[in-house]
Parts: sequence; C-alpha cells; structure tokens
Amino acid sequence: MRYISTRGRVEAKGFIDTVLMGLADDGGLMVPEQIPQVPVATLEQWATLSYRELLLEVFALYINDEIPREDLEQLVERSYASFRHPEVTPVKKINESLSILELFHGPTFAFKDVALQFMGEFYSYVSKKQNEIIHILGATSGDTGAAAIQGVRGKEGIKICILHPHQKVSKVQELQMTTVDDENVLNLSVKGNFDDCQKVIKDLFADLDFKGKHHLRAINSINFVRILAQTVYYFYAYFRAQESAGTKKINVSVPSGNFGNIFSGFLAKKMGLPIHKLIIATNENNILERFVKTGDYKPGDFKSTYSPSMDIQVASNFERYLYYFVGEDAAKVSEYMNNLKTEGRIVISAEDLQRVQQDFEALGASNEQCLELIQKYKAEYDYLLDPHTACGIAAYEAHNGADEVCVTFATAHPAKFDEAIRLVDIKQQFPAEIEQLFSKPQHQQVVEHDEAEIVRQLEAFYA
Ligand SMILES: Cc1ncc(COP(=O)(O)O)c(C=O)c1O
Ligand SMILES: N[C@@H](CCOP(=O)(O)O)C(=O)O
Repeated sequence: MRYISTRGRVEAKGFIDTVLMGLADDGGLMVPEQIPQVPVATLEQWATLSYRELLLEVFALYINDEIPREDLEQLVERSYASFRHPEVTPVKKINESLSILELFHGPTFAFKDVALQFMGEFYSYVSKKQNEIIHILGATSGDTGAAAIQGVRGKEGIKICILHPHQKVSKVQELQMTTVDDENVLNLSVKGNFDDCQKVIKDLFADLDFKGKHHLRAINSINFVRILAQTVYYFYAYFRAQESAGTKKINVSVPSGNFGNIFSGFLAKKMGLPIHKLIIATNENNILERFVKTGDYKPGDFKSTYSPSMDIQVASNFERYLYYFVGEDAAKVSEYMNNLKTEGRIVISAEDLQRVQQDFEALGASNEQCLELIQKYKAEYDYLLDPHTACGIAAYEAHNGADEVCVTFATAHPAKFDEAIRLVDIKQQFPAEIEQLFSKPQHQQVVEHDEAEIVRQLEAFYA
C-alpha cells in the first residue's frame, strides 16, 4: 500500500514515511492510494476476534510488510496493556435501540488513548529501529494532548510539545498534561482557542525548512495512523451490535470536532463495513451539522461550551472526506481548500448534498440539551454520560429510525468534565488516577497567541 496527498503534489510514500511526514508536504492530508476492501466472508471471520486480533487484521491491510507481524504484535500488546478493561473498548447495551461503545478505559480516560498509546509505541519503535529523531508537535483542546504526553513521556529519543488553549480546557485535562514532570515534555498554554493552536501547528508543519530542521512529527489526526487505529473500534462495535440487532440496520453516533473520529468510521464503511448512517454529533460549534443539512461549510463564531474538547470550528479531517466526495480528484480538493481560505466557505450543490446525506446525519446539541441528557440517562439508566457523549446521545435520539439500532460512542469519562456534571447536581467519585493529580505541581508556559513567540519556545526546547 502506498499513500498520497489529498492535494496531489507529494510523491507516493510507504506507511512508515507517511506517519513520519504527518501533514503532507503540499499542505494536504495523506490517504491510502486505494482503500482496501473487506469481503463479507472476511467480515464474518472477523466478527469473533478480540480487539487486539482485529487490530492486527486491519493494520495488515495497510502496512504491507514494513513492520514484521511479530513486531506489530508486541507493539499492540504494549499499547493496550495500560487499558483498564480486558476488551479495550467494551460495548454496553442501554436499551433495545441503544448501545454505548466505551472508549475511555485508557490511561487518560478519553478515546484518544486508543490511537495514541499505539502511536507512542510506534514512534519509539521507529526511533530505535531507524534511528529517527522524533520531535512531536501537537495542538489539543484537551484530550489529544493528555493522551499523547502519556504515550511518550520519558521515552528515549522523543520530545513532545503540546499547545493547548489557555483556560479553555477542563481542570482535569489541564492537570493531566501539566503535572507530568518528564524532561521530554513541554506544555504551551496559548492565549487563544483550539483553532488558533491548530493553525499555528499547521503553519509550522507547512514550513518545510522548519519542519525538516527540527524533525517535527505529528500526533494529531492529520496523521493517517491516528485514523487507522480509530477504524478498528468501528469494526469491533459493529460486531457487538450485530449480536442483538437482528434485521435492524446499525448506525453509529459519534461526538465530533476535528472530524477525525467520524472519518475513521467513513473509512471503515468504505472498506465494506455495512454501517447504515454515520451520525455526526457536535455541540453549539455546529459547522458540521450546518454542512450536512445545507451543503455550506462555513466556520462560524467560536463558542465555549460544556463539551470543550469539541469547541472546534475548522474540522481538520474534513479535507479527507472532501477528497472522496469529489471522486479522489486532488485538483478539485485544492480548489475547494483554496475557496475556504479566500472566501471563508465551501458550498456544494443541492444534488451533491444528497450524496452527503446518504452517509451522514448530524446534530449540534445545545448546552441545555447536553445537561438534560446527563440527568435523564443517570435517572433512567443509572449511566453517567460525559458532556461530549451527551451530545452523541442527543444526535442518536434525533436521528435513529424505528428499524435501526445505534451505537453511540462514549468518547470520554465523566470525571474529566466535572465542571458540567456539577451543574446538574451529580456528585461523582473520581477514579484514583484522576484524584491524585490535584496534589501535584504543574509545569507549563503561558504564551501569547503569537507564532514568533511559540517558535522561540520550540527552538529552545528541540535544540
Ligand atoms: C471527548 C472528545 N469527544 C469528541 C471529540 C471529537 O473528536 P474528533 O476531533 O475526532 O472529531 C474530541 C476531540 O477531538 C474529544 O476529546
Ligand atoms: N478534541 C481534540 C482536538 C484535536 O483533535 P485531533 O483528533 O486532531 O488530535 C483534542 O482533544 O485535542
């Protein structure tokens, strides 16, 4: 398998080089040259595999022989040894039409651990095997940063710098990132929002001299390996839902911001997994909902909500979807992305919108809906939703049809977002791993939203 850029101006690469490249050198995102197809007979065989076995099968379709099978098995073992649940991502049945895929059993209690524990091991492997310098640079609205730091803290040959928006992440997210005292970790708390942080890192990755000089590597979902690792749990969730769905169609409802998680579902669907609808759940930052309903992709005003990890206007992975939407025409993607830059929007025709709506439904939940659902599910099912998952439930309730079942993704543990949980007078007990963070000293540099200042910090750190 070779990988190419959505903008068509990068020579095809193998898997390891694609991961090391992160953002494509022409500013696009890397995608596989062809999406591997999984026949129905293979899906039937995969249906009983464990999470780890499934991962090996999915990855085998994408990495050729660049990582020997035994090495991959060890990477997988090490990656998921830190998970607190033997199934890695268990599925809980809530009622006849709803199950919840719990993606928060990793070390930092959010879905990001699933891909980033693997990525930490992968970078460590490549650093040792190929003597590569790994200087990670990432942006976070709270969860990616915590998971990435946890995945590589103290690892030889690796340094990591994470930009997070100052005072716009939850207290637990901030503590998870900033109480780490390993010397290979730098936290920059940027006076701006997540979109500002993401733009800075995209600019720096697009500056090929800077990227090359400092050996910059990406951990955000601009990196294709993140997408691939997230694809595995779509298969796992589908197979669990299938066990009791009978003849009903299976939907997934996915709390979304940067469009990485749901794009992994789109990829799984394109590989042949017969998911019926991909339901995009956002909060009041509802650019994705507006696109699915009207065909107008236009960043709006940034809003701070109770689900801060999804406070995102510019959804990074939307470009990967566009690539498939326009029939893998890189010139057309470049034109659309240029429109976004110069005119501030991408508009598609009513006819094309119907194609979008064949795959996707969408809902942007309000802050009030989010709190109501946290209360309702606690009262009716004794299940405590985190506010992001509550947005997923709102979208499931709005869009799941009578002959359909839905797996809603629980993307974070409620303990990470106690600010919202307290508003509905629910007192939760923190897991010990989170409780102990409150007594630790924090390490972070607060910086202006100023690229030159951030560059100075990075040059000193990576030297
Ligand atoms: C808890 C949580 N839910 C949902 C999302 C949205 O996922 P994505 O950015 O992949 O769309 C994020 C952040 O990305 C998150 O941290
Ligand atoms: N919500 C994310 C935002 C970054 O998304 P990514 O999937 O591109 O890493 C976060 O928690 O940081």
